[in-house]
Amino acid sequence: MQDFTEHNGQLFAEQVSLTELAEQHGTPLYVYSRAAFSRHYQDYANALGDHPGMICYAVKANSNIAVLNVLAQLGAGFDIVSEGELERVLLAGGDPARVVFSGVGKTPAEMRRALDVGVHCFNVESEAEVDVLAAVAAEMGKVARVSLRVNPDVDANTHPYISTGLKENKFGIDIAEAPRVYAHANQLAALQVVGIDCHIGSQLTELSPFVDALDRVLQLVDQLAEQGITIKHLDLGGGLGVTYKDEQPPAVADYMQAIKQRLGNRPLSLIFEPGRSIAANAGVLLTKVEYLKPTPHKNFAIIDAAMNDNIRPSLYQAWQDIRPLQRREGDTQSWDLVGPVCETGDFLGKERQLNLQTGDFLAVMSSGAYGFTMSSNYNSRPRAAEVMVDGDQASVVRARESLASLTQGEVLLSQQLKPS
Ligand SMILES: Cc1ncc(COP(=O)(O)O)c(C=O)c1O
Ligand SMILES: N[C@@H](CCCC[NH3+])C(=O)O
Repeated sequence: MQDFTEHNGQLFAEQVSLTELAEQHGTPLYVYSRAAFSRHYQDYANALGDHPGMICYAVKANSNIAVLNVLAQLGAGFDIVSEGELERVLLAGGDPARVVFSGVGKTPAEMRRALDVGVHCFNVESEAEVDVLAAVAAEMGKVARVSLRVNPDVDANTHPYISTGLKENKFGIDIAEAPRVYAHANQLAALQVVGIDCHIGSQLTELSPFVDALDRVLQLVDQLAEQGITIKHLDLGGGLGVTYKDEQPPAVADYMQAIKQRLGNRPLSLIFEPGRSIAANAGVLLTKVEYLKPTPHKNFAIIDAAMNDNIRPSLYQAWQDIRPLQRREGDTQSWDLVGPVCETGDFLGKERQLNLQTGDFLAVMSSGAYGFTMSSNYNSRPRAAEVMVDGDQASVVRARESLASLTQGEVLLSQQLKPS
């Protein structure tokens, strides 16, 4: 977390005081570090080195256009799961030829747009999708490059909601079925089989599930070769974990090294789809203490950020560090940090030792991934603003939503029902 550091008891994003940002732009406020995004991407690019392949940042982790633009300028590719994400990548100056299109439910309209702009590859997740994509491509007179996303039935040892590579998960094609589906895809003129895709889950903190999955994928590569189908690339998905508290995920270089080593002499290029490991520790969420509410059972600090701003604690019992922007001397107490939303599950942290006063600013650390992108307007709350810091400069990269924008497009039905 070297980009969000404390000097004289004050928290900074690079060289900018977070208290000043909170005062200037209001809270809740997402703050990103350009240096952190760049360094985390560069770690992957350097680890891949001159091995042929691409680092396709998973847009779902943080899809702010300025963030995508920083990565596009560094030469990143992108992993998208919707037409909306594709449009963001294009607006950010991303190269469509470096885009892979994942997701279990691509619509024909989304396929058409992706074929129009010329994405690198579709990661196809079911046999039914193989046929729909072939029909769409044929209708357009195009050939779609495809990988099949295989489900290797490997336990990623992560939270059940973010585990994706088990038989009971909706993702991918059972690896035992894959040879048959590949044979089918391979004889369709509108498809060109180019790769195998595999993503087993998110926030993995061990190498072994990645390696186990890769071993199964490599067996499939060899089996397909016997069937006369040549695989050019492996897309090994994302999933490398980060440190939120005391987790010790493998370093990117070690992870990549372990993978390269297992390829043997197979001439396979490599695609990776990291999201969290690039974005999480490149952002924080700033919030203000609105009310202190000590009770005989618990002390509640009611803050102005809520589950609609960051749903991870409510949804996955995720733990993110919460730190004061300005440290104060004196005794700490245990506080539950809860938002204003009318849900018991609306909390950002529980039982945190802090010395708090009303009006204090706090930072929810490690909020750069799956923070803003999973935020909502629940309780008709406008979504937070986003700011990007670059050295001693800070720019608003998304304005706070206005109350007016929350009702735009809605229709007052009673007017239509009025008797004339
Ligand atoms: C297909 C796919 N690729 C990439 C990612 C990014 O994963 P992570 O943010 O864990 O790196 C995900 C999310 O888990 C995903 O579903
Ligand atoms: N949203 C999840 C990760 C989901 C990964 C998407 N496949 C999280 O915050 O941990």
